[in-house]
Amino acid sequence: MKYEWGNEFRASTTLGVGSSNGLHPLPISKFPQIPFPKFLFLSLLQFLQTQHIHPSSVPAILCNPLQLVTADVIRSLPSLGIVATVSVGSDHIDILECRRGGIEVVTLGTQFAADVADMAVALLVDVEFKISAGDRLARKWGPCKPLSSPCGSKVGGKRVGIIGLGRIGGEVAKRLEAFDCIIMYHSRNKNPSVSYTFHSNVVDLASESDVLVLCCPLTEQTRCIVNKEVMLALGKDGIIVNVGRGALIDEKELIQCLLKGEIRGAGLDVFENEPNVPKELLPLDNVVLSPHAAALTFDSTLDAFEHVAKSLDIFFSTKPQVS
Ligand SMILES: O=CC(=O)O
Repeated sequence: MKYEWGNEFRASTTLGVGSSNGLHPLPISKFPQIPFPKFLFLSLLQFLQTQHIHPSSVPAILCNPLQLVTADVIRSLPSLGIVATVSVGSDHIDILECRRGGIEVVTLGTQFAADVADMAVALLVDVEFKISAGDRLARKWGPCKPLSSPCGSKVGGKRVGIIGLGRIGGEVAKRLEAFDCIIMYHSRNKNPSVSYTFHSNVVDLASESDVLVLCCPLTEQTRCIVNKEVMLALGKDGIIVNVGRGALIDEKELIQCLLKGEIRGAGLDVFENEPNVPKELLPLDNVVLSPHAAALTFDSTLDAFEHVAKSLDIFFSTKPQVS
């Protein structure tokens, strides 16, 4: 089956792969020029309604991390056989319910790891050098407007604690080694193939670190893995960078710690209730905000869609025809 990228595809990231006749994926033509889909914040079931598609004719869901594939959604689609997500994370999908129903779940592999790691480093450099804050100042600068530039801090030599030393965390470590940072990490298990110091306890990691970078998946075990105790252990000179999921941090406590100067700054690509960014963060110059964009480079997005398209091809080519 041929997949091209386009409006229908982006729409179908909400719809999932619906089909006009119940079997074939929507045609997908010319991906990327379109902005994020206008359907994005409709739920899958609402979207099906707006398109007059009967839930029983949906064999596959193609989604992104902002689209919740809950147990209710899964149970409402009796022909569902595969959920493919254009993301590394699968916390938006009820995996147990998929398992129960024998539904295949496809996530991305390494497609976004390098980009997400680049973004983590970019956020750290931005917070330390106050690039975004300086940009806002520079736009108002001029001979009659002497503005004092914000004074930045070095990245080099910082002690960086990485939470989650998987593919993304490993890439972050490699990059920050080149900045002469001292790398430490916390993971479910110690990784015998790296020489970075392992901390089995996140509070200990935070108390030894100048910067915490969150790269782990969101699970029941990692929800709020960075809580108030961890932030206080990181201390008033500490910086937090989050390229994982918003709910890895206790967001309310993060805001309080930033407002009270209990940590020095944050670079955030993800938020607890996307697309809502807490309004308290907006005026803060020591915080750099990014709209869950780490995994949205043009090149990797194409690779990612190729990857899910292949899985869908295999699914549709082996699926028995139903009428
Ligand atoms: O957030 C992005 C991803 O999980 O790939």
